[in-house]
Amino acid sequence: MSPLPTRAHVLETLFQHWAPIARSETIPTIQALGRVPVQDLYAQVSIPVVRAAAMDGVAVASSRFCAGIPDMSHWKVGEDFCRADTGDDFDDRFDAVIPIEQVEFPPEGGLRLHDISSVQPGDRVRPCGSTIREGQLLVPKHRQLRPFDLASLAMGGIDQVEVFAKPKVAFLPTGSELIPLGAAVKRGCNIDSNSILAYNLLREMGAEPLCYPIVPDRPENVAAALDRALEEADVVLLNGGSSKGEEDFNARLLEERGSALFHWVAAAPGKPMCVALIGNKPVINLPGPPLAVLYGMDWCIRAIVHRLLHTPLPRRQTVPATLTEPIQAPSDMEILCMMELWHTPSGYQTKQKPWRGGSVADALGAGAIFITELGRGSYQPGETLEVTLLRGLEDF
Ligand SMILES: Nc1nc2c(c(=O)[nH]1)N[C@H]1C(S)=C(S)[C@@H](COP(=O)(O)OP(=O)(O)OC[C@H]3O[C@@H](n4cnc5c(N)ncnc54)[C@H](O)[C@@H]3O)O[C@H]1N2
Ligand code: MOO
Repeated sequence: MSPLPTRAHVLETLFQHWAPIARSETIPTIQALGRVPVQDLYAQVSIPVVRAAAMDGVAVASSRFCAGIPDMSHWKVGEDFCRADTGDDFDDRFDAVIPIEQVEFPPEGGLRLHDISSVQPGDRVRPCGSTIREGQLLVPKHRQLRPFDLASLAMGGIDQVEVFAKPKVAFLPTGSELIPLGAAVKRGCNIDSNSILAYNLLREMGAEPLCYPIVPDRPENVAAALDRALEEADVVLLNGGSSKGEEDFNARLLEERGSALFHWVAAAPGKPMCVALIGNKPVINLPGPPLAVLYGMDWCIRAIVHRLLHTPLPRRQTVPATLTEPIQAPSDMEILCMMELWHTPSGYQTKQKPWRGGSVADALGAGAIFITELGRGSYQPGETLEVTLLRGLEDF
């Protein structure tokens, strides 16, 4: 039997066959946190427009200080000087600011200065465009917007930004055994927790999740739900029914509707995954088990969403950790291992949470993951593994 396609090969092939059509929208700058601009963004204004005081003080004409500090006992506010505080614009007759700490206002009138020997043009004055200059590049395109970027856009007078629309990703839970969260759990039922997982992972990725009601395992119901999702979404995730059971016809449905590029991949949990294109939309049949959804969302759907958003895949923090118990995995698969991680005086230690036969809920609580290398089935205690954190380091 020929080896199953790897995650890298699946993505490479999908990206060769799929021509992503990214939609864009224009939104108020204040709401653009985390969004991705379509174009480079340049300042539309200069600030200060002319100039501004750089300190609280009095603005004066430096020309009157050419021969040193003049007699200022008769100086009048508004004529010979004016008050100008940090950030203030001031009259064009003046071109320098003297800090208020060095100025006295004697009761008999005029000004007296101390601890100052000269006043030069531009002293303590911020020139035009020193806060922001018209035409200055503020944020390059395709860079996710942070609060700081939004402030710099606002400073540059940009009140609307064209960003890539959040990719709409439909999630269709299929399975007659499924019940929605909140319904009474009876024998043979399983709670549709994958919708909760997918909804929140998609939001974290910057996508707009469209969660559909549970579809019973009947081909005509699944086909109808798929048609609707294809109309409404950019990417469709059909969950469950991917393997060899009586009701596992979802992969076949994808083959009938479009071109299925792959069914079965060298990545588990979730190896019966089916990756298809229907009318240039990626449609993925994610296997039903929750850890298969977690893994498939992580390596495949995240890559698709970032392709639509024109952003690189975020890199997660990793730490080296010493393995304390063996990992036994098939060598022809990239296995997602849910890891326990803890800190000791000699460094981080790690062990795999049981993956077949263990509690799924316990696995979902893992603080880190490790993906086995193709061609390497087992890992021995004492080996150092680079594990990827699913929580902040402060939690370990
Ligand atoms: N005879 C064989 N059996 C299985 C094989 C195989 O090769 N031969 N493959 C196994 C592998 S590997 C996987 S992975 C699963 C794939 O299962 P399906 O995609 O067909 O999924 P279902 O049968 O619909 O469900 C499996 C399991 O997951 C639960 N599930 C489904 N949807 C949800 C949801 N939305 N929320 C929570 N849990 C969900 C479902 O209730 C089942 O317990 O097949 C193996 N079997
Ligand atoms: O891919 Mo399945 O989860 O290997 O059991």
